[in-house]
Amino acid sequence: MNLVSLSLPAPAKLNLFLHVTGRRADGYHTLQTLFQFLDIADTLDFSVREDGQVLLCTDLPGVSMNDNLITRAAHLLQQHTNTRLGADITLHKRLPMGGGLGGGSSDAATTLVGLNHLWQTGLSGAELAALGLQLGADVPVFVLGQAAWAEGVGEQLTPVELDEPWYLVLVPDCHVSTAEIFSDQRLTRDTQAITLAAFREQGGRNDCLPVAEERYPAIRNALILLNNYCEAKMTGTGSCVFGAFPNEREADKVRARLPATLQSFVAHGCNRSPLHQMLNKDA
Ligand SMILES: C[C@](O)(CO)[C@H](O)COP(=O)(O)OP(=O)(O)OC[C@H]1O[C@@H](n2ccc(N)nc2=O)[C@H](O)[C@@H]1O
Ligand SMILES: Nc1ncnc2c1ncn2[C@@H]1O[C@H](COP(=O)(O)OP(=O)(O)OP(=O)(O)O)[C@@H](O)[C@H]1O
Repeated sequence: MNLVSLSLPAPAKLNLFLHVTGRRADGYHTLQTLFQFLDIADTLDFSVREDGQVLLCTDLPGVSMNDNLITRAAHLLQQHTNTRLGADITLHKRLPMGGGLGGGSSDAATTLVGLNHLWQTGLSGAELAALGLQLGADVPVFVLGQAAWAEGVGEQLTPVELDEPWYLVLVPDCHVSTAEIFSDQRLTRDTQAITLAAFREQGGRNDCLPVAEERYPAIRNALILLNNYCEAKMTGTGSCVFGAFPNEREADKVRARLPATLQSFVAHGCNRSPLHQMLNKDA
């Protein structure tokens, strides 16, 4: 029997480090980063429509329907496969926007993977990742669904197995635009490329952090606060700041000491994306 509806997670990611190694002629930056997923996610509900329309039934403040990465992903897949099918899509947004957790990119990836399933359009993971890259540099890793070492603009992915700690994530009260950080004059763009082995030995840093904390005092304050308890890092171009703990209890203990006015959450790091965990369970 053909499936007519599906409910799927669109999880968050963390960049465990982020080196900016250069800038391409088209203005995009070349990076080295390590992606790991979190078990916190938006949820997307999909129902097939026979009339070919794509309707996003949820309004996202500040994002028009046509700009929403979910609608754009659905239209891209339709155009690429010439399917006559459409979909009603409902988004349950949980991930903070402009937080460096990749929520928009993850929504786009879940749309590509979910509709490819429902519409039976039969694209491979590699084909979906290539389509996703047209929507954003972070989309391919969410399509792949495996923690990965990334190069290029984030699309050259090598799957890796990492420790899976619990993370305490602080959500500073500011919305960071990725383009704004990458276009800042002060961003250093010449970090020497390293190997995964070198990262495992010496660690890495986030080259976007000095610019982000200069522009947003709320990020600096969150880093100072979390550094009292663990090594605090920033994901992507910010704003979220995170630290790793060996278990949920330790992370919760620190969270309980934070000011109540600061938004935060505890989540488990996972090498397999919750999206792929769910799809494989149902397979
Ligand atoms: C910083 C990261 O989150 C690390 O994972 C990603 O590289 C950002 O990926 P993303 O949010 O999917 O970004 P995109 O939507 O592709 O790009 C937003 C804007 O950021 C800048 N940008 C982004 C990625 C990149 N490697 N170099 C860039 O210069 C470009 O000006 C681009 O117009
Ligand atoms: N479905 C969506 N969910 C969130 N943001 C969306 C979506 N569609 C479009 N956007 C736009 O994308 C911008 C970035 O949102 P997102 O939540 O992905 O930020 P982010 O976590 O900082 O991403 P990244 O780490 O990939 O830069 C939003 O400010 C919004 O304008």
